[in-house]
Amino acid sequence: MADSPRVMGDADFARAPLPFSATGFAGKTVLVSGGGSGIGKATAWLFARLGAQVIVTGRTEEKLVTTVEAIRAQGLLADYRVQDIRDYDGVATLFAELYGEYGGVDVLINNAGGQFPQPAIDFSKNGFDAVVANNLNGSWYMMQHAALQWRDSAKAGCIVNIVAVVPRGMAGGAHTCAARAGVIHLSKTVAVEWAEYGIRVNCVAPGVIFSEGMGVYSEEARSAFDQSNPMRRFGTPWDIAQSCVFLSDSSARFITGEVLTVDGGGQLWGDLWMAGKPDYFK
Ligand SMILES: CCCCC/C=C/C(=O)SCCNC(=O)CCNC(=O)[C@H](O)C(C)(C)COP(=O)(O)OP(=O)(O)OC[C@H]1O[C@@H](n2cnc3c(N)ncnc32)[C@H](O)[C@@H]1OP(=O)(O)O
Ligand SMILES: NC(=O)C1=CN([C@@H]2O[C@H](COP(=O)(O)OP(=O)(O)OC[C@H]3O[C@@H](n4cnc5c(N)ncnc54)[C@H](OP(=O)(O)O)[C@@H]3O)[C@@H](O)[C@H]2O)C=CC1
Repeated sequence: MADSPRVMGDADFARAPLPFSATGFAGKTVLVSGGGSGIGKATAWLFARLGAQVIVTGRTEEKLVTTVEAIRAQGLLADYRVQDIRDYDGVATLFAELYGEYGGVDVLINNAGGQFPQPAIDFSKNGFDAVVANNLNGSWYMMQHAALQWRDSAKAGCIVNIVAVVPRGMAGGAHTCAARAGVIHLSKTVAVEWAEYGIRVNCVAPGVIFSEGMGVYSEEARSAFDQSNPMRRFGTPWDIAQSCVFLSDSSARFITGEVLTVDGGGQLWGDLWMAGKPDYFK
């Protein structure tokens, strides 16, 4: 049952928690999937600098080791686990192990994902299935296991799902657009179902962010990405990391089921063609 409401006053405002304080996440464990590169790596760094114990996961051990060593070299707390998010049983084991070792996680940044650019008409069955499995199924496995642990241990929790800007579709990325729309509506639905457990679920939708992930696009397609928003530039992984912290901290304690779009205005103006612009539209 929620506390009775009370009007806040000067004494409350003088003491209310500050977002982004240097020790704001001390004592918290933050799991960042896909934390070995790009947005995930930046997010792991930011939470670690705010005092959290971070755990990064991904499929490639070398990238995770490099990230963890760099963070630890600054005297901060980081660890890693190799885990493919598409492996349901493996994800269950991951959460069980982290419960044993760290008492569970407090925040899940569900960032692992990706796709390849291709016109939808050319998708093979396996290609479509691989992208949906990666971005929809994998994200869900992580969400469900985090929530099960929080419910069963009567602990509050917070999930931030990294998605994409899908309201206008994503030409050259129909598979990932479908999967990300699925994650957004999963999030809105469980934000309601899981409110009774003290679990908040939100999404961050990045626009074009200059990360290692840009390597999957052709030079022709990529060279137009910085003109796909009215700021006429790329965002950085740090821009997304800060949004993740905002949504995970007390700054967002009354926000759930929301999508925070961080795209330099790209949802309002500009053209994005993940597989290059077809002649018909030139
Ligand atoms: C740019 C602005 C908007 C941005 C929106 C989003 C941007 C970003 O996300 S940037 C970050 C991008 N990072 C990544 O995408 C990295 C992660 N991606 C992947 O790991 C893969 O692309 C994957 C998950 C989608 C595929 O993984 P996997 O299951 O390991 O793939 P397989 O090699 O087994 O292939 C399965 C299936 O997919 C076909 N396929 C794979 N790559 C391509 C390709 N480049 N073009 C066409 N088809 C591809 C592959 O051929 C297989 O199908 P079949 O051949 O029919 O068996
Ligand atoms: N950069 C951009 O413009 C945008 C990015 N995004 C999304 O943001 C997220 C981060 O992307 P970004 O940092 O740019 O790109 P990266 O390619 O650098 O990051 C993706 C990370 O996810 C990991 N990963 C991918 N698939 C799996 C899997 N099945 N299991 C575990 N880990 C996996 C990768 O590691 P490994 O391969 O070692 O497993 C990698 O570290 C992705 O979901 C991406 O689609 C959304 C919109 C725009």
